[in-house]
Amino acid sequence: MGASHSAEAAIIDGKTIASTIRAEIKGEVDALRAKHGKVPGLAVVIVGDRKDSQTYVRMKRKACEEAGIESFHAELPASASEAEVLATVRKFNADARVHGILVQLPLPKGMNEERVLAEISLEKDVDGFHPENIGKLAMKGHEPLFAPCTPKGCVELLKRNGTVLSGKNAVVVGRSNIVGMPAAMLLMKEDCTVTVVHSKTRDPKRICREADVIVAACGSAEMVKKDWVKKGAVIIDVGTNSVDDKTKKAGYRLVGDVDFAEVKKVASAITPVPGGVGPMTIAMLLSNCLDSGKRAIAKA
Ligand SMILES: Nc1nc(=O)c2c([nH]1)NC[C@@H]1CN(c3ccc(C(=O)N[C@@H](CCC(=O)O)C(=O)O)cc3)C=[N+]21
Ligand SMILES: [Mg+2]
Repeated sequence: MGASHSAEAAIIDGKTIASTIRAEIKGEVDALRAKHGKVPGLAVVIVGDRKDSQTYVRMKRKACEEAGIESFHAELPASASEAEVLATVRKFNADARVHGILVQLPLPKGMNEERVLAEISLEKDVDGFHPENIGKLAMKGHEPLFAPCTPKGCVELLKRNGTVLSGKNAVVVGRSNIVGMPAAMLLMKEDCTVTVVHSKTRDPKRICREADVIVAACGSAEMVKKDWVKKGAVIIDVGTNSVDDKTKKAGYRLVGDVDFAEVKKVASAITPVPGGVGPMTIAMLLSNCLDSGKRAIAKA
């Protein structure tokens, strides 16, 4: 061995891993079609005309199509009433061809997201946001019907990277209902020792420095710095922050919640943004739809 030379982190290629998973799902959808003449169906409800929401929804529909999952679509104007959104959800609850319902978040201001999400029937809650699914995620000896897609994608990336989780210190940065909190629950189910760092945490850097695994989901561009990270730690970056960049055609570029260029010098493995967790979120949505479709089609 010569002079101490530390290699840069391995890049965990979420895009490639997600496309492998999507191909596996397609195989199972083909098998369902051959055996039962039925395929899983996903309904996406979008309210309003946010550009980012429309992009995500387009990606989800395309992913469904490629996997052979039937996709249904309801688009309501931003001026729609909550009652109209609830009625749309109920329509899909009653439609036997639909095995998963996703209401794209965020909903327009003034709409009660909790009430809308709670209307989705438990068996079709492929986002895993229903309070009963979240509750079961938090309980030992219980399994939710569906785990939320982004946190599930994070754990799947760690597993497919070969990261052993049992007994490891995992720090989750952020405590949102859709990522941070359920990610903490899932990592606990993997026997990690989990700490959640949030906006009121004193000295988050000191806590992150103890982590073997960091899941960064604080929604703040490049907040996790090199001196927050222990040498050899594995970093999962959930952030998708757009920052102005006039050199890009779109006028912006995506950056994560981690200072990628610096952190990769000390981490052993790290997910990029884009091309990390994002594509896995969609792959896990298809996986949840497939599970739901299998359950319903086997029963019919
Ligand atoms: N009910 C609901 N369920 C969701 O799962 C949900 C939602 N609402 N609202 C918005 C967030 C965001 N989200 C993403 C999905 C894919 C990428 C993704 O594939 N991103 C690409 C880049 C895409 C680009 O270039 O813009 C990547 O990271 O490589 C990102 C973000 C799902 N969400
Ligand atoms: Mg968060």
